[in-house]
Amino acid sequence: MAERALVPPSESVPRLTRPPSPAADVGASAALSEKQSPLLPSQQGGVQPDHQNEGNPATSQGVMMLQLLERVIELENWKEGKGLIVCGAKNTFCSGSDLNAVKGLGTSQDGVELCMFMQNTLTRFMRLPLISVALIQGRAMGGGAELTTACNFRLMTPSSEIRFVHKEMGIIPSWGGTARLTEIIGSRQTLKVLSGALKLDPTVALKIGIADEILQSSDEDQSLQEAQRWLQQFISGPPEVIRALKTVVSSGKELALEEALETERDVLSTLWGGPANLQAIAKQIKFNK
Ligand SMILES: CCCC(=O)SCCNC(=O)CCNC(=O)[C@H](O)C(C)(C)COP(=O)(O)OP(=O)(O)OC[C@H]1O[C@@H](n2cnc3c(N)ncnc32)[C@H](O)[C@@H]1OP(=O)(O)O
Repeated sequence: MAERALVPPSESVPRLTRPPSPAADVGASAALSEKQSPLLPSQQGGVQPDHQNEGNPATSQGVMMLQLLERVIELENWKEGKGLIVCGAKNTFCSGSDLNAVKGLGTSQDGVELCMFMQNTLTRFMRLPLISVALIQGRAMGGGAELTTACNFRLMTPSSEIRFVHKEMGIIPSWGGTARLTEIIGSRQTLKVLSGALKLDPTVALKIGIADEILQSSDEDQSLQEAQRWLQQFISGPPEVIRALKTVVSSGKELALEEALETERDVLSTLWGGPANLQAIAKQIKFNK
């Protein structure tokens, strides 16, 4: 029982393996795109359900989840990308699972299938070689709160709130959210946040370390601009370098030390003596400016 609880079924989440040939991943990097690609999985309008499914909440939720997976696959194929911002619509980041759809998914098997699908999608998202930011405007509830933890960073507006409401629903965060939150804020804080179903306003969220920054504005457009400026400081530079950094940080987090070190060597070999490296050496950059 303990082992089953701690070790997810192997088919649910792909294992992170060392990239066989990292060079192939940065092939199209000359485009130097600094574009951020918003992903909009909000329950309240970010990803619109297919019109054929209107009136059937369970099917509409399934369509939205498939759309989320499709966006992740698009991002996996975005070879010159460096960063992205995930935001919602209509001033709600994401209010989680569709409560109407959940009524039609009442068996334990339904819950596990949903959980495996979302664990898989969000793990693939988390492993993208892109620096990701969750821009939390308004509320991030339930599965929406879990989604924020799949991003590298979380920015909140003054009026936003994160809440893992799962306990109140008689469940636990199981879209990978418990594992990721523990990694972000540690097990003691995670236990408090989940068992208290705490409302995390920006001040509390910053204090416990789930939020990285509180933005100035709660306005939808202005806070997006602030988030873009915030992200820019981490993604300026050649895509192959930024993507390589994200790749080695992911492997450092997920792999055993030997494998992580091997990944660092492999990834370095794609950069050392490459254009960005040679250019920097030629310029004789000084870092004490
Ligand atoms: C399996 C993973 C775990 C989960 O994700 S379980 C779901 C957890 N999420 C929730 O419990 C959120 C429940 N919703 C709320 O607390 C509030 O609606 C929320 C998000 C704070 C927004 O509050 P307000 O700004 O006052 O807006 P409101 O309540 O009037 O909502 C606007 C319309 O949206 C609907 N809505 C919001 N969240 C929903 C949801 N998760 N599933 C289904 N419908 C949802 C809400 O019913 C309302 O619809 P309508 O306009 O009355 O037709």
